[in-house]
Amino acid sequence: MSASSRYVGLAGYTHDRPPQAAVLLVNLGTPEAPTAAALRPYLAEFLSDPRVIEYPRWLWRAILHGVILRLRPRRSAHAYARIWTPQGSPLRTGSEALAKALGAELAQRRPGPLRVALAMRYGTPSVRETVIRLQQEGVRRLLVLPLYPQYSATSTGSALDAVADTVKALRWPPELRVVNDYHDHPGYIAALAAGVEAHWALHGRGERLLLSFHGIPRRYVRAGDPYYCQCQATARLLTEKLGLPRERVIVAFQSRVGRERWLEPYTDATVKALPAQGVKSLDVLCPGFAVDCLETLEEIAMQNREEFLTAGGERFHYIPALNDTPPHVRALAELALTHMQGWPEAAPGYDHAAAAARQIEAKRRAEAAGHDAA
Ligand SMILES: C=CC1=C(C)c2cc3[nH]c(cc4nc(cc5[nH]c(cc1n2)c(C)c5CCC(=O)O)C(CCC(=O)O)=C4C)c(C)c3C=C
Ligand SMILES: [Fe+2]
Ligand SMILES: [Fe+2]
Repeated sequence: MSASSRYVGLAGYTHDRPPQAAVLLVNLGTPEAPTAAALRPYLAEFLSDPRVIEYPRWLWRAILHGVILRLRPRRSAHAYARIWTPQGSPLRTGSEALAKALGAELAQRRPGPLRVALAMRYGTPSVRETVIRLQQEGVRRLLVLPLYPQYSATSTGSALDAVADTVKALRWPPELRVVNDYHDHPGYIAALAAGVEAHWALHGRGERLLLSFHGIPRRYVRAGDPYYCQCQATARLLTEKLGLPRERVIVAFQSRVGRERWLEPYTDATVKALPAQGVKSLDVLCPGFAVDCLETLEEIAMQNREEFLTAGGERFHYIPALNDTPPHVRALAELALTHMQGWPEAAPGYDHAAAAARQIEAKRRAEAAGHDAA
């Protein structure tokens, strides 16, 4: 049987594999190396995404290729070089560790039929290659879980675009479900609180807790993006969970790119202004980043730290992202299982061996009847 050129499909595979469900974690993606040569294709893909940059296409193409891709790769490569490890980019290794830990957690709760895969929105492994591989391995039900607790069209929306584009190319797409956001999930809030409390137990408390979220242009929020509200809700729930008075907690937005107004207050300006207001000791948490990356390790823990100390601050502590810590893994497992309710593979007590045996029997009968794989 020859494959169609238009749609991706695999003849006969449903007979050969026991049915499976999978959780597809999607993170942003990261360059292959901390070099300008590796940054250029990464930034070109990222910044050509119409979900990320909502400008007229012709105008943006001119700015992107005329200015940004000439200057930014070298600057960004320098920043990446400061956080790169022998194993590679922290975003990649952290996301892989999280996927592995979630796989182990789900395997313990539902032995057999649940798998976890990781894809990147930009760069590799792409959403497309990962979904096709899962399908080839027998996955018929797919839960898409973008690693962005707060929904934004620029992050979550774009990850869903990549899934939709992939599904469009499949002859027989898997059954799909999607986690839109988990900004108020009790397990996520509890995991954040546990991380802060563990940090305090080791290092003591700062005078303020700064919650820094990745920024987006204000224009997008005005147009209906719920991101700002979800960040504020996460901050409020975390503040309550920690039992902190509101005045102790500051919400700010980091990583602005370009000249237009983004969500305010800006993290860097806030950090620089605090010492003059009498705040000399600061804890910073970035609740919107599931794993540590350039934006937390370099921008916050290096750049903003230096800025705070230069401005007269005395103690600056960055509290790590949730990464593959057990409370985070448990929260994501609960989130995933809630979203997979009704799928037989996710039901407690599902008998994977029996399902596989049924599959083999179906294949035997199909072959005996002479209608296997046409
Ligand atoms: C220019 C527009 C950008 C928007 C809008 C934006 C939103 C956004 N980003 C994240 C998460 C991450 N962004 C990261 C890096 C990064 N972000 C932008 C630009 C926008 N992001 C750029 C150009 C870069 C690359 C680095 C640089 O050149 O500065 C990362 C880290 C990636 C890594 O490799 O470590 C993450 C994570 C979210 C959640 C978001 C909207 C809510
Ligand atoms: Fe970003
Ligand atoms: Fe940045």
